[in-house]
Amino acid sequence: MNIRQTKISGVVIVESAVFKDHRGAFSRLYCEQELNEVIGARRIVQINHSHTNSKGAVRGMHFQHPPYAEMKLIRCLKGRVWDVAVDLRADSSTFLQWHAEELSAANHKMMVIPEGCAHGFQVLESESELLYLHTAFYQPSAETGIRHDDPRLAITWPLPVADLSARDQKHALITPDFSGISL
Ligand SMILES: Cc1cn([C@H]2C[C@H](O)[C@@H](COP(=O)(O)OP(=O)(O)O[C@H]3O[C@H](C)C(=O)[C@H](O)[C@H]3O)O2)c(=O)[nH]c1=O
Repeated sequence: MNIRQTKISGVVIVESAVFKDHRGAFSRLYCEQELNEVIGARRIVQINHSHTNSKGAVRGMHFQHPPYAEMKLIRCLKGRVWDVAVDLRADSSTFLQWHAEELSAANHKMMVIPEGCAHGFQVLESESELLYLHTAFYQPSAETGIRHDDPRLAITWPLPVADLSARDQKHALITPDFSGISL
């Protein structure tokens, strides 16, 4: 598994070797040993799966506040998505910056999003499916979100945005005095 850094510390792209033959393809999705430099002493405690129907749909931008802050490892199992991480860490040199990566069933890439970053994605092909590996349990009281279209972030979305949940439509805009998340 090849680990590629991004401009945001802790946001990395894991590229897995894909073994293809006449039957199809095989690739490793997760390996505690190969990802030790990324995962450290964290444990995967919850694995989620989403299926999104419509091209252009956006889910996010979500994160959990400490002490339930989590690392997420995101892999596309079907279709293609524009996966986005936003740095909300108070002490980060890339505070409020974002990184996006195209994840697809075909490219086998996984995006790792560390604690203190928000996560969201846009579906680039209908009927896309994502797998999420989490290092903290879902804690509704600690989970919140920021707007996918917050002008302070200016996230680029490849397609016209569609199909937002009622909750994702109502996230608050980042205020000028927002100093970030302290982990
Ligand atoms: C995360 C989670 C959610 N839920 C329930 C809560 C809602 O009733 C329902 C859907 O949750 P939500 O609308 O928050 O799901 P998405 O908007 O698809 O959020 C997902 O996509 C964005 C991009 C993410 O980063 C989140 O981690 C991921 O949950 O599942 C659970 O029961 N357990 C869970 O672990």
